[in-house]
Amino acid sequence: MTSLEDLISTWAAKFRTHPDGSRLPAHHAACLGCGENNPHGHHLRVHREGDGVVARHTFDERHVGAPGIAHGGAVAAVVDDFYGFLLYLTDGPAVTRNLVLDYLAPVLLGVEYELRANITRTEGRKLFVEATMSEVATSRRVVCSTALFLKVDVGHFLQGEPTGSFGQGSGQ
Ligand SMILES: CCCCCCCCCCCCCCCC(=O)SCCNC(=O)CCNC(=O)[C@H](O)C(C)(C)COP(=O)(O)OP(=O)(O)OC[C@H]1O[C@@H](n2cnc3c(N)ncnc32)[C@H](O)[C@@H]1OP(=O)(O)O
Repeated sequence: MTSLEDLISTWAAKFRTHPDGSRLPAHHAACLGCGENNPHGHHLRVHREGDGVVARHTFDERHVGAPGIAHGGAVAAVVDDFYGFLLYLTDGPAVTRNLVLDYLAPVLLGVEYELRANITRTEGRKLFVEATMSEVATSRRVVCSTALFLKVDVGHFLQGEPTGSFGQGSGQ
């Protein structure tokens, strides 16, 4: 298993210039939102678009709340992780301090949605961000969100103990 220290150095290398249109790297291979090796994960694939990020995503039976409808917590997990890709357009890591979602309409299983997010302003350590999720076929907006991320130093990530499949794979 890769050590946490190795992972942190891998993460640090991801904070580089990412050309407009390029796919952004996963946070790590086991990440619930974007890790390729997490069987329970959402496997988000996120691209830079200008000063923002964009992704397409379809929820499935693993994320069911009411029949045929995605669980609100699963939707929040995707939005939260999606915001985590905006960090690659900044100079270093930050974590979610505050996350607000307006569920405008049910998010349906098996339906493709487009997510978009951008940074609205920065104040010292604070990154204020916003996101939307809309049905691809109809452009109908189903979620809008704001969040506050706070920049942290590497020590923040040394508070946890890596377990299980954490660290397997590159997460690139
Ligand atoms: C090189 C290594 C690379 C590693 C690269 C890793 C990649 C990274 C990706 C990981 C994957 C991403 C996935 C998605 C993102 C997650 O899911 S992150 C996980 C969920 N979030 C967490 O676990 C964070 C838990 N919370 C904490 O650890 C601490 O609260 C924090 C966030 C570190 C902040 O602690 P703190 O520094 O003590 O904060 P505090 O002094 O209370 O507040 C700081 C400022 O914010 C203000 N503030 C606080 N709350 C609010 C609010 N709600 N509204 C307005 N202002 C507020 C305060 O008033 C204060 O303002 P100032 O007085 O400074 O002006």
